[in-house]
Amino acid sequence: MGVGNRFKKQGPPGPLDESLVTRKRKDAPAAAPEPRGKKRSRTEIREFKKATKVAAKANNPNKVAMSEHRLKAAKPAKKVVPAPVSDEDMSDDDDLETAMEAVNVTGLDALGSASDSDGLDDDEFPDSGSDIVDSDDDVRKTAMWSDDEDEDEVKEKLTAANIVGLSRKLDMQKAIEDAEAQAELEEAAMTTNIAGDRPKILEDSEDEEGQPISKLATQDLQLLRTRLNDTIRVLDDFKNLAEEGRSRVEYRAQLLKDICAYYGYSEFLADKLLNLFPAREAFAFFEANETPRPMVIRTNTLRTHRRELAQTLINRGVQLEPVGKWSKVGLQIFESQVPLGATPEYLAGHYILQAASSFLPVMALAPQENERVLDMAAAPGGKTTHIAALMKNTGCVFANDSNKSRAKGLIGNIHRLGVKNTIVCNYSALEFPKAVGGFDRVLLDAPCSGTGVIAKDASVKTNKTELDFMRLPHLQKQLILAAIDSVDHASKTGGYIVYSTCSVTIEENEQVVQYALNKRPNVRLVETGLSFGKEGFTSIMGKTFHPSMKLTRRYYPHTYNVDGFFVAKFKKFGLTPANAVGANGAASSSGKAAPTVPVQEEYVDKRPIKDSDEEDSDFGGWDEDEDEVYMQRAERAQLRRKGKNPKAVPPKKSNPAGKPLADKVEAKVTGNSAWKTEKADANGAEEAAKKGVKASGAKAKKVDGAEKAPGKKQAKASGAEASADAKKADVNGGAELKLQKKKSGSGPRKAKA
Ligand SMILES: C[S@@+](CC[C@H](N)C(=O)[O-])C[C@H]1O[C@@H](n2cnc3c(N)ncnc32)[C@H](O)[C@@H]1O
Repeated sequence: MGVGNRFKKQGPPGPLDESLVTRKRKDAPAAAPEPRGKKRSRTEIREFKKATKVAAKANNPNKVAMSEHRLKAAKPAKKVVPAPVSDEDMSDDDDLETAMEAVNVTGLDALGSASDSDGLDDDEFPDSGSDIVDSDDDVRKTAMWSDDEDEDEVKEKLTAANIVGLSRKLDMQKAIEDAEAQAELEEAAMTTNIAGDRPKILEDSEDEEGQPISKLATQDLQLLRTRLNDTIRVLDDFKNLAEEGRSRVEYRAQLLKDICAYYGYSEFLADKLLNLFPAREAFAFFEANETPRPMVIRTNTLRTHRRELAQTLINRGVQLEPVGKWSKVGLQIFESQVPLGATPEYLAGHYILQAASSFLPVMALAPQENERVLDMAAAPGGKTTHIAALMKNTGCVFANDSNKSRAKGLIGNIHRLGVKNTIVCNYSALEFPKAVGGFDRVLLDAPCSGTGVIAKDASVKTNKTELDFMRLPHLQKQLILAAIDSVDHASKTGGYIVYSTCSVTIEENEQVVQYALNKRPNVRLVETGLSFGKEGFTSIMGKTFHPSMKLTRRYYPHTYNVDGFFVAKFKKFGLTPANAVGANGAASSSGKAAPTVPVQEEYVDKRPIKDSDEEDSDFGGWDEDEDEVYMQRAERAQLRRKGKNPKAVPPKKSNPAGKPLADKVEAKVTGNSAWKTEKADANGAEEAAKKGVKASGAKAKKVDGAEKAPGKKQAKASGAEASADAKKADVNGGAELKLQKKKSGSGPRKAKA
């Protein structure tokens, strides 16, 4: 684990799109190769000295020699773009910084997309209709350069300055890290065995299960690591390296114990994770969990463009580059002189801090403009806001989370990022599609054990028990059926469900997907459309899954330098059979009776698993007395607006005590003037259903996602404003959703759509 690890490259393909850079500079003179005997820059010398010092500290002459050798051998930066900037110019950190400061990202070809049309695409250039972004690109570009400068020339120089400087720095860091790693390996090999010998790993004593255990003190981390290496070497070449009479099982048992001791996992979890990979790969996985993933931000294309954002941040002293060709909105951060969660751009919602792997489920979902999309477990909203951005704030997103306090954070992000097409709900997702259904697409980013994000949360190493791996998959299975049932199979543009977790276990991924395939014959797996990722397992540890499971995608920290993740995409092509497991309210979004298709019955406990922190909070709840005051105030305000004196008009009779408030709080989704406003009254549920708002037995609980504004009873849901005096509902591109207040025991008030 080293400082440099923070700066490791982000996933495939490589972040710098050299082809783009070279293509863009096709008019530039051919670059001369870097001279062989090139004088080392001050930075390089400094880095070399650092490496030498580190090695010397470890009192290891080999390491010093290794570092020197590695540095000599270090090739000129692979990504370095020969540029009209001299070595001298870029030979110092100060110079690099100056260049970074000077850089204008409008000219940073590398920050463009891979598209042929000037590296730009819709993603990067939102509609000119956006209220904040000045989409006149030409105007923007010209404004950035002084009139007397040749724009191309300046672009050229500054582009090169940024890239060369960054690349050089990265390559130096990599060279040093490689040198250290290699020296460490060699040191380890020297300490124990000469390569090729049969290492003595297993001892004769046995543990309570009859497995041989070594007497090696587990506190001796260096020796433990050496033995880990040796055991893996033996397992790789068992025939030649195993001791006589020893079985693979014995070596594996030793490996498991050493992994637990070295990395601090419970034996239960280490065993589960070890089973996923061959021994050497498992070692790489455990090792990768010890280092943080690169910091990544996602450009909010509702507010800005990636190139513009990059330039602003570079000007603030942030070193960054595009996350990779696979994303047009991600920026990987290498170093920052400012806290990225507090820049003016952050506060203005130009970006969100988001792990690269979290882009993937949304990319797989591929929401389209004007669709109705459900994000079933949405808080804190990284994916919801991405969905809204891809939809360019059109259509309607229902962002649901069962955890009230987390849902508040979701509302905060939605507001900050300028999302205006989203309604926040606070249900258990198991209540869908009864609450609302008939969606074009549904994302289920399921609650999970987090075995893919151990680098972020090391407590996962020890706090997950067997019970968790029964409870979580149980919940995930129920949720995935609810997700499928909430989709309109007849959707003209969609009919898709994406299931994702930030876990790598089979129980939470392939087994859940297989369960869905078994219980819902009306869905099949389809390509995720993601350009990288390992195939899901079709068989592992004696379990076999449907061959189409290979269409699902797995992501690991050690393979792509992203958080561990799983993504599966389903297409729904028919109605859910009425007698299918948990098919309550699932039959049809169009109100037609579902054909009876026999499906194997299985008892599914539909009782929601309670979140421990799900105590009643004021999230979206109603307080009738308080409401009454606000309602009256709103009425007075309305009268004043009409030019009437509120005092001259007799006050309306307030609701008799005990009677449920008949007032209808209506949620108006603002920001999309194109939406029709059509009224759906109390009897209009059926009509609303026809319009796409699923109303069958709808018990829409706080579909408003209402947020109480202090001093004003105003329900807001991401640009959706439910105001008591507005008395209008305009939800779902045409269907008006009236939320009728109704008492429901001690729980939050429910509303009927
Ligand atoms: C992996 S997180 C979601 C992250 C979110 N999609 C994002 O990108 O920011 C899982 C979420 O599921 C929520 N959750 C847990 N059980 C749920 C349930 N039964 N219904 C709805 N949400 C649930 C948790 O509160 C948590 O916020």
